[in-house]
Amino acid sequence: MTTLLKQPLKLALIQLASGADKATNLTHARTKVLEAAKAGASLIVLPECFNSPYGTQFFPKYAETLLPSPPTKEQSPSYHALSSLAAEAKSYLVGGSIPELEPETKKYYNTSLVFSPTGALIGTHRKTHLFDIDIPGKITFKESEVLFPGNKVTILDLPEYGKIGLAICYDVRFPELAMIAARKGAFLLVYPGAFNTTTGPMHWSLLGRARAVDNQVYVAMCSPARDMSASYHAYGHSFIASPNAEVLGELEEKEDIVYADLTNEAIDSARKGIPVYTQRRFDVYPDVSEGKVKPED
Ligand SMILES: NC(=O)CCC(=O)C(=O)O
Repeated sequence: MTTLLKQPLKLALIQLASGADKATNLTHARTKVLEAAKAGASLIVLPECFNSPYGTQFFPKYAETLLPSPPTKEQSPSYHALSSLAAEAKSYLVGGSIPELEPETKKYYNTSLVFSPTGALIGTHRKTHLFDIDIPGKITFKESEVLFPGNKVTILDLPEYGKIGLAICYDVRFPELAMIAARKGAFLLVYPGAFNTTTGPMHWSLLGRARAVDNQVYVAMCSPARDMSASYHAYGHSFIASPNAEVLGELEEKEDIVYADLTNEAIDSARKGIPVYTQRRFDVYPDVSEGKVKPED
């Protein structure tokens, strides 16, 4: 039996309703994270740009400085709020993402911060694939007008549980990141995301379930709640997929929390039933996880 997940884990995804006021968003996130912790979640996930509106026009205004680490409270109120909150909740906390300003290069990134149950920063991921799309008459979006991409595959170790892969939203369209994390032993792939009402119905569930079935691991897709008064209409529909790509729980558009109990048995049983893990033909094609990848922090 492969042990990827050392003990059962309750996962919570918070489909947060955020507005324009960062301080209010942080206070509101605290309420919802504590609610999830009270319900027994030991890994809690917030959505992409959880404390600001999502849009290129907003990134510079809401950006925080994270380096050198740890930042001061003035440099990054979100870093300190998330760290205290993880400690208060006594849970691992994937702090969705925030716009980051790198002070030396003056470059902006879309960055996720992950904290341990003691409030220690255990990892960061800068969105690796920027959301640049153009579907005429529907949606044109160009993150690269403002943001720079991150340059690494992010795999984090939660010592009591095992490894998770972390990426952000549009990153889910690139199966290599998921494959590398899974082949390096992740039991779960986490994607804070903010799909929209055009691409959400087409691909949100399909992509999350595809990453699950490709890799026979759990997948978590965590969106903001939909706000029709905002300039960007998030799809919502946060969900958790099993290693067999079944949807274990899915939300609608409004603010809510979805939970699932993750077990190693579910991964093991998916892999025993359909043993693609032992049937791959690395004599025919290369194993991308053995290629040249930048290591985790
Ligand atoms: N925030 C994002 O990266 C959005 C990605 C998205 O909507 C997509 O279709 O991909």
